Amino acid sequence: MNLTPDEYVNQLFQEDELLLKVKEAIRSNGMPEVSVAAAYGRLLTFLAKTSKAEAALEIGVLGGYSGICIARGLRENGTLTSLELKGEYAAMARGHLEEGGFGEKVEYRIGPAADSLEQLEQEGRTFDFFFIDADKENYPVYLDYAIKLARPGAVIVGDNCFLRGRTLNPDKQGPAVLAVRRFNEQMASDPRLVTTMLPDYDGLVLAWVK
Ligand SMILES: C[S@@+](CC[C@H](N)C(=O)[O-])C[C@H]1O[C@@H](n2cnc3c(N)ncnc32)[C@H](O)[C@@H]1O
Repeated sequence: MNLTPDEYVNQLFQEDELLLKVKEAIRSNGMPEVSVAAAYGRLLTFLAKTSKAEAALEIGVLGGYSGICIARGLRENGTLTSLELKGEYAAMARGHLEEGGFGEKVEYRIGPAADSLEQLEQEGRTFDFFFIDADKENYPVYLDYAIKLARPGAVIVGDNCFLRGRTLNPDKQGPAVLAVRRFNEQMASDPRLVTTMLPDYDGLVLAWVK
């Protein structure tokens, strides 16, 4: 019987022990099992590596899966700033990132990400890599901040741009769907960005800031 493309890819590139441990910790603690898809996690590492990212920002941390993937691609002196609403999730992620040897590289800011982004702007912080993966209603807000805080040549990645098909269904008009459609449209048309969208899994949108 044929493997699905997803099965084939996951067989070729198996998740290592640490990433499997993150998923198991999420499961056993009853947290939502919504870490980035394994292939997109590898893509985060790939993009951080090839863009030579040195100051990454992640919005939405959960158990640390995407944080590990990004940290693995950072330059030698690179740092990751991770924004998360829930202190207990950030604490779990911190443990996993420490286990991966990235403890010194990561700063966590707990609370609503929009507040942390405002704070980062006030502090004059800038970044060259963004991963947007938190509450969907605020995606347009997160994109505005990402563009404001971006260094020229920065990469912006947004996950779940299909919302399990809801974005594609014109009958769906809830606040998260409307916000993600706005986010996707801005990503696609903003003249400051060069953008593409990957249709696998739950959709991933990638932009390069001019
Ligand atoms: C999809 S999960 C993140 C998964 C993570 N990026 C990964 O792939 O490993 C979304 C996360 O966003 C967090 N979150 C939800 N609303 C938020 C907000 N307003 N500000 C910051 N984080 C938020 C949730 O607590 C959850 O941990």
